[in-house]
Amino acid sequence: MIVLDIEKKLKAYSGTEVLRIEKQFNAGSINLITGPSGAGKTTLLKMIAGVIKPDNGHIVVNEQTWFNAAEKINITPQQRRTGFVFQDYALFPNMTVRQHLNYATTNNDWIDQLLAIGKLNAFANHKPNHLSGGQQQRLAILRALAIKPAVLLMDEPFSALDVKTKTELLADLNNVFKELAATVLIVSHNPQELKEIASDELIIGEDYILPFH
Ligand SMILES: Nc1ncnc2c1ncn2[C@@H]1O[C@H](COP(=O)(O)OP(=O)(O)OP(=O)(O)O)[C@@H](O)[C@H]1O
Repeated sequence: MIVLDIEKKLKAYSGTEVLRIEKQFNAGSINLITGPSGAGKTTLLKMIAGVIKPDNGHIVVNEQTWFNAAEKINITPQQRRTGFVFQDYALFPNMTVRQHLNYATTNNDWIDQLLAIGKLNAFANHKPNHLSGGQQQRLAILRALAIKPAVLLMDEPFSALDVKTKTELLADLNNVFKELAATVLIVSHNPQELKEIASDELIIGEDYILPFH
């Protein structure tokens, strides 16, 4: 289970605002994160991953405190071991598809399983600049899964995929998520596509943004 009770000052277009989120996600659940552009969806994922520090509150994951402002606890991103799919993929230009996965795991059977899910077997020795946008995005997803994370954070992970590819991939991913018993948070501007697999939704709307005094 992920227990969030956090506050973060955001430097927004209209001045400084405070993002305040109090929410729990069940262990092993798949959850949608929605809300308008600039609401703080990416910032929320990064606070859970440990790359952005909240100003106040706490984050507790599977009964382990990852962050507690009052107790000055803030464990590192490496200790949190979340899987993260970045909006811009953040691939390594000099690594092939297989090297990306090999960097995260030495389990070759798992790598082959992932390549099959992402339909990237034939591209295992290609570097990112020889992949299409959709293939790059699938690689970003596979890399995040390679460490078999307990918490998977995905920022607009299907934006470059056509409907057929997305539907097939989602069915496979749903099985992998269950197999790993991962708690999954997916930011999406197109929540309809995930309605069938998601069990909960956090809408970061006006209720979550407070004026800063
Ligand atoms: N490290 C940070 N500290 C404070 N504010 C930040 C930080 N990073 C981003 N912001 C600000 O927080 C606001 C929310 O940004 P964020 O990227 O989280 O929005 P989003 O909901 O993911 O938007 P989009 O749907 O467009 O991707 C923006 O105004 C941004 O400038």
